[in-house]
Amino acid sequence: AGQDLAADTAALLAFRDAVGPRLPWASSSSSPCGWRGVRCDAGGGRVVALQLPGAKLVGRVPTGTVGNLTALRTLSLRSNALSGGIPVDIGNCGELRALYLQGNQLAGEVPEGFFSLLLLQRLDLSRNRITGSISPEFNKLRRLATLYLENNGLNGTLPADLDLPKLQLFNVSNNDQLTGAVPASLAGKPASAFSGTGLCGGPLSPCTNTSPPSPSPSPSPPIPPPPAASQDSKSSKLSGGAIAGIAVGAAAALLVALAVIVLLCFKRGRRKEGRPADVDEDASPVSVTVARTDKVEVKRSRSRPSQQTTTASGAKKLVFVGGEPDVPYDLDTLLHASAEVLGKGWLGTTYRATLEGGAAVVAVKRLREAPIAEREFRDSVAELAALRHENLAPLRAYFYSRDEKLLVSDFVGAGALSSLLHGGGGAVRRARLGFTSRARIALAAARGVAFIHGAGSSHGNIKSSNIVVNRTHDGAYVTDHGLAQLLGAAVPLKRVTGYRAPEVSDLRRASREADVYSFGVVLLEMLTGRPPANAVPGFDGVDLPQWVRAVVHEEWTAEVFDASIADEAHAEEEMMRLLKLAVECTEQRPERRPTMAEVAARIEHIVDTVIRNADVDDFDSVSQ
Ligand SMILES: Nc1ncnc2c1ncn2[C@@H]1O[C@H](COP(=O)(O)OP(=O)(O)OP(=O)(O)O)[C@@H](O)[C@H]1O
Repeated sequence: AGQDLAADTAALLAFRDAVGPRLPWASSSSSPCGWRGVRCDAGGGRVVALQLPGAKLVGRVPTGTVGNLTALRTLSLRSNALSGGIPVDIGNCGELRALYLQGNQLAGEVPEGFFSLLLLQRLDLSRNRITGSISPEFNKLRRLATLYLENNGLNGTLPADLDLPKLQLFNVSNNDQLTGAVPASLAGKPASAFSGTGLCGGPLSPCTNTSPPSPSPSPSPPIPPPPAASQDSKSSKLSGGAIAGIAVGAAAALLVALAVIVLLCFKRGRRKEGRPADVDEDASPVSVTVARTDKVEVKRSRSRPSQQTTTASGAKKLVFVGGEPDVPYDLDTLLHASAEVLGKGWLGTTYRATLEGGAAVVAVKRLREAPIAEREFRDSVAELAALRHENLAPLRAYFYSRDEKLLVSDFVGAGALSSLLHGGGGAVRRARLGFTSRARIALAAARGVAFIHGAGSSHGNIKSSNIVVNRTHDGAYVTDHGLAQLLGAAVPLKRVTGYRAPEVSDLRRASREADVYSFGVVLLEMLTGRPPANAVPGFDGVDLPQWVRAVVHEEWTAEVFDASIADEAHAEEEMMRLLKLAVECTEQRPERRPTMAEVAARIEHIVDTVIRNADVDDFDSVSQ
């Protein structure tokens, strides 16, 4: 074994000389087992893992380097600047279980030797410049569970008889020269796994030509349209530059009057003048009749915070909870405000409304129809409004009528966490959120939820679209707490997404433990950059807790991180800690999950450490 370790050491040093001149490996030390990124077996006899993500490796990996580390089980060189081909002698590493080379500039074809890696379970070659076709030899890799080949220059057809019995995660998207039919064994994979290719069939549109596709380059069929968003999901049609607005023409007719309020979409910032402004062509007009059967008070309410929801004449009015705002407004002002749709969820639709005269910018949530008595509604809202915390969006007012229920909160922050992570949030663009930002946002949200729990309530609907990130991307506000319980009966359970804890069968009774589970899913989402199942239209999502657990079990944990934080070497240890916490939060058994207070305390510790380490050079400071 001594001889083998010496050979491993020599191979590592040759590797360093070729591509990693900055690697802090001391050639003088007799054993490489303590070197950064190097792990040996228990007896210290052989090198079993080489993990150097984002380690500024540059250039071609020559043969006689990693190819000589014949006891390697894990090799991760992802997120570097490696170029040239995949070393042809990689096939010597017959013990390899996990191979991560994504995010480099590796070119050329997958070498033949690859197909002797019979124990390989995880293979990620995505985001390189790999060419050639996908060989039928892949069928030899019977244990392969992950095969990521997206964003390369692969061409030709997929082998029709491709059949990998263990395959769970697969992606060949954005290889625009791939043509032909999706093999039968992959027909159940999501369409997104094949987008940006010329493939057809399976989850894509059917192939028009049933004859075997010709290997010569042919014009690619158009990219299939993304799956249609369900009616209640956030529609991207409402986003882009299109701005919707609420405007109301209250028209009282005869006697006990019926007031008709029309909500129309119009361009953001465009001031209403006398009548609803012109409808922008790209903003779908929404015309909603509010409170047909209720009289609407359009004069400013002078009532102090009260439980009066009607005026002397019996008309409905806006009720402020916790005191009137500095510049008071009434329902009329609210409904005449220029507004844009922020999103549409299963609890209702939320608008951002800028009140005339700049009195305030508020978020107005039109709740979905739910059979709820006024008294119950009023009492619940008063309870929700009483919860004030710097990490909760403050609820200011409500409107209740039989047909229409509105909740008004201060408009806060720079956009939902979901939009910053995945895009698709209208004016809110996907943002570059580093790990420190993510950890701080998580901390703020955890504190908000812990506060709700401390007050004896639960949130009931924790997800990344209900966490609004502040403008400096280092804090957050939790929104929509308690609404799931308020409206839960009206929502079919199957509509609730991958955030729901397994034991929750009645949304009105979502427990604190269930909140912790949902929060854990949000943490996983922040760390992996992946939305959970059914959470974001256009993304298929995965069962995040299940996926991450499989990953942790197989000891390739570092590979789950979102590409945009994975390179932050100085924070890897803290990322691992946050991941571990997320996994604990998503325990199947509720009693095994930590409390929200503990979650907040542990994230606080992670944030402190990562901030302390951030000052130090991100590469040389990594502790092993
Ligand atoms: N007070 C607020 N300030 C700023 N943005 C807010 C506020 N309240 C909600 N939002 C944002 O408005 C968007 C739409 O919210 P909404 O709650 O209607 O939809 P959702 O969260 O997708 O679904 P659900 O109805 O299940 O909560 C969200 O992205 C949310 O971040």
